[in-house]
Amino acid sequence: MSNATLHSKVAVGLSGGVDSSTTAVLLKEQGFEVLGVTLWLMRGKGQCCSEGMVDAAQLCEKLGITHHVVDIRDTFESYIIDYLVDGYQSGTTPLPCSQCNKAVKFGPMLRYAREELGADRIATGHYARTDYDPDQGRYQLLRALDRNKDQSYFLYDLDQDVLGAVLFPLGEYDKAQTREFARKFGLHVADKPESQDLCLIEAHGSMQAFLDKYITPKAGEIVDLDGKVLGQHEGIHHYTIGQRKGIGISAPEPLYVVALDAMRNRVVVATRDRATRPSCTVSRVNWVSIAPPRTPIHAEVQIRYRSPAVPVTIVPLEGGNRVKLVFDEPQFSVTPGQAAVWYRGEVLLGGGIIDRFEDTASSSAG
Ligand SMILES: Nc1ncnc2c1ncn2[C@@H]1O[C@H](COP(=O)(O)OP(=O)(O)OP(=O)(O)O)[C@@H](O)[C@H]1O
Repeated sequence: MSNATLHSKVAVGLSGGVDSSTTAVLLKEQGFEVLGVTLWLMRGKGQCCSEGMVDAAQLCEKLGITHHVVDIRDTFESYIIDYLVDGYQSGTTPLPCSQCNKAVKFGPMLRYAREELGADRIATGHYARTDYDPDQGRYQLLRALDRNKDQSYFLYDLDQDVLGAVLFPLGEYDKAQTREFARKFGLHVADKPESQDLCLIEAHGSMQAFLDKYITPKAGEIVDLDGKVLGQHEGIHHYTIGQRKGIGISAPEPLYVVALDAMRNRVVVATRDRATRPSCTVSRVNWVSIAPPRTPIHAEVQIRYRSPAVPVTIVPLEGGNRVKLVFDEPQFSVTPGQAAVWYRGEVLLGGGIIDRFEDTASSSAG
């Protein structure tokens, strides 16, 4: 760490968990003037809501730092709740986290840090790393050293302004080391259980329980690729592409959800061999570590948070922020609404939202 960064101000996003608490302690140890900021995201009780705020306040008291709570519930509601409800109703499976990071967490937090706290840096407990590439003149986003905890996938939509201002101290550590630090510093949250990947699930019990509050179930048909009716469903928002369990149809071979047809209120199922896709298009693309290419490039893509990165050719489409992904091998469970994020080695090049897939099995695209 250079002397220039000593004593500079950093606003640390505190959710009350072990990761963000340890982040605050580590930065304080490194000589930063640390300020705690908790974004009040959701109404109700729970770790993501009021309980998290109490844990964060306790930490700030222990560290002798100020704690600032920013009531951002309306922003969360309009960017995330509405986004999810609209997405599920139109037959996609939206990923809320990257949208939340961009529009609800990092953007507003950096603005608040600069304008209200006079801090030019923010930090979070995400497992990811950043770097500056002088050749490209861009900040890069890199995978965390702990590949198992790596959260860069959720951060692909951050812009250069944010990437230049953010610190991810945990990107260099694994989770066991983080807990060890937390214990060493005597943090009461050191052994707090891992939170769910999706905070809404934590708050509502399941995605279905959350959606049922907002979407009136509308029964419809479950069909095969030829349109033959195999059964009934109680609302397409209860299904996601790639799903096998809970379809409720007995067949000689396991059936998977391969498309959600919102127009006809149908769930389309097929056997696994007919559920792979050779390509898809991606919109709202954000190029992170490199400038938007003009010609196709080869990279590795992740089409879900927990899927492996697979080889792909990325073909820029007209208009700048859309691409076509042509997989080296057809992929299973390509899901409109989820993020596709492409990497070269540990460097995250860019990402966007899957909007359509090309169908190997039938002529209807998703
Ligand atoms: N409500 C919030 N207010 C401020 N910062 C937040 C909030 N929620 C999350 N963050 C920041 O984003 C990081 C990653 O959030 P995520 O929801 O993935 O939690 P996590 O990995 O369980 O972290 P933690 O253990 O700190 O809760 C957190 O470590 C924290 O720095």
